[in-house]
Amino acid sequence: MTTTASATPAIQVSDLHKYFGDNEVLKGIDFRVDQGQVVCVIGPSGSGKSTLLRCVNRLEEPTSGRILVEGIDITDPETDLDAVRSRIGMVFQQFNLFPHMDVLANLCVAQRRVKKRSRDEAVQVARANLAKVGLSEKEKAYPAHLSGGQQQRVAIARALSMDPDMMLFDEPTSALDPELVGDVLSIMKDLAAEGMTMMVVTHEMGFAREVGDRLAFMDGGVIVEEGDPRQVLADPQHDRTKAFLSKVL
Ligand SMILES: Nc1ncnc2c1ncn2[C@@H]1O[C@H](COP(=O)(O)OP(=O)(O)OP(=O)(O)O)[C@@H](O)[C@H]1O
Repeated sequence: MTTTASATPAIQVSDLHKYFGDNEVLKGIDFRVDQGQVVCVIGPSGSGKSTLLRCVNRLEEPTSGRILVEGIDITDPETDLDAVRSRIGMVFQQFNLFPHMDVLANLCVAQRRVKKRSRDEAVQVARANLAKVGLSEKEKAYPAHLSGGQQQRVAIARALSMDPDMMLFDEPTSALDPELVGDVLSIMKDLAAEGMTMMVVTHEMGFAREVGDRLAFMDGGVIVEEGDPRQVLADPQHDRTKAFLSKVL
């Protein structure tokens, strides 16, 4: 976690609109994540949080607006999206591990295909990242034999094995039993302490308060309020933020 802003933001979103059919899900979003920052996004179900995050690595195509990732315009059709995506690690609510591969293979496959690493090199990187998430002894296990918390830790290790410049987390603990949430959050906290740039869609207000550099509250496809997480959570300025927080805190 750092408060130092770099000249080129990691992520810069300007006037972003996204429609699904007639449904305008993002209504002119301006949003920024500086290098080394942890920015948390909270808000009610259906407010557009996941869609915003998914637009940032172009899992969704914006309808209009501009998104720069490390200064590169990913809304420009000329941009090599794969090259930009390879700098972004993504962690989903449902882990998205390959069920027919063991843990080590899960961590190696994209390294081999995208990074063109040799098998030995990929295994070495995978093992270092498995150690980081405390799962070295599980390299031969299949996802179905791991707890949800362990699967999510493997998913984080897999993303880290691609040496990303930044990590996007889409409700990474929402599918976990409560007793497993802390393990995943503590790994995310360690990553933040190492200076990883992170955008985190979450319902974990404690994490946002403790680890976040900024907090954005979304409702109805707009960012209603944004600021220091401790300040927003303790003293929200907008009625919609107050109403939401009164239900979840
Ligand atoms: N692929 C899609 N096709 C059509 N509508 C979609 C699609 N993805 C999302 N939506 C709609 O967009 C709106 C915003 O969804 P989104 O998942 O971004 O919200 P969210 O704030 O992340 O909600 P949650 O906290 O429940 O995940 C919802 O009305 C949802 O139904």
